Amino acid sequence: MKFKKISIIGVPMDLGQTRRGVDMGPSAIRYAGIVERLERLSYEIEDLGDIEIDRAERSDEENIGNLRNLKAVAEANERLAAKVDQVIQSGTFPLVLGGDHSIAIGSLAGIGKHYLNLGVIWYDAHGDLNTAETSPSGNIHGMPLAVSLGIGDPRLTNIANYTPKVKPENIVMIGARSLDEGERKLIKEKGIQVFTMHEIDRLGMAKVMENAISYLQKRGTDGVHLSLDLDGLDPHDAPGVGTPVIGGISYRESHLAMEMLSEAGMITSCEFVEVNPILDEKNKTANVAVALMGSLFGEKLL
Ligand SMILES: NC(=[NH2+])NCCC[C@H](N)C(=O)O
Ligand SMILES: [Mn+2]
Ligand SMILES: [Mn+2]
Repeated sequence: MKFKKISIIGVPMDLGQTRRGVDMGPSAIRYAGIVERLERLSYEIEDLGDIEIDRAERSDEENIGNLRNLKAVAEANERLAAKVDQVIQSGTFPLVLGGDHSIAIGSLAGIGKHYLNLGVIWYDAHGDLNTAETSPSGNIHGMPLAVSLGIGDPRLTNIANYTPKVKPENIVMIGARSLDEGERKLIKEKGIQVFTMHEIDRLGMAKVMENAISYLQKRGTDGVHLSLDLDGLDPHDAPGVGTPVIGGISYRESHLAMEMLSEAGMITSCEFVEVNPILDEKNKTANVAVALMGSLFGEKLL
């Protein structure tokens, strides 16, 4: 890792979906010891606290078309984008803690303008490639990857005043096993590189990560953002998530993935999202998130 300093940004966002409690994700991850864990790896850690979420906006009038809480989600993401932008400008590594996955809109908006050819690894059971038209739920946490490609409502795609934030050919999805019809269509149309659970079963995680890493290297990326949704893991290992899908990536496979990304030295920003302490078992999912961050930032077994 070329960074010496990591800046932590909490985003207590729960308006991108309907399960209560995911707003407590940043607290749960801090309580699980993220600062101490990374300090042990001799990084300088700066905790910037939490982005403000406008709770008063939570009302039915805020559901614009099929976009739940659009205004509050857009505003919080503008604030997050500005904060992430600042962190990158100061030369430190942005580590964003969610909150539901709608916050990836703001993270990528803050990151995208700093790279000519940004790569994105989307570690998730889902595609998060819906639009208001294709979404079965109206939940914006199912849309951030589409939004970052410039597809969707302009109030979301134009956050930080530019679009798109990332090119489809620079995205690698890992762990997908629950894709909606419109998402499948978009993946094919845009030629997005996806390693579904089928490829993970068939090739093993080591080979999948080798392929994912060399794919992004061949694309000539000058930075890679890791967007890790804890529901990418199997619910047995990460039960504290709002939209669990059985048959996921194991704890061990996830560690291997993080270790391989660490060795590749390619990750330049990341977010860990969808930790919901209310749905969790004794903070297990937050602890898993912190353990994975340990591996991502260079912890070794020996
Ligand atoms: N970030 C997430 N957990 N997304 C789940 C999305 C589920 C479903 N595809 C939807 O659009 O509602
Ligand atoms: Mn998901
Ligand atoms: Mn997601």
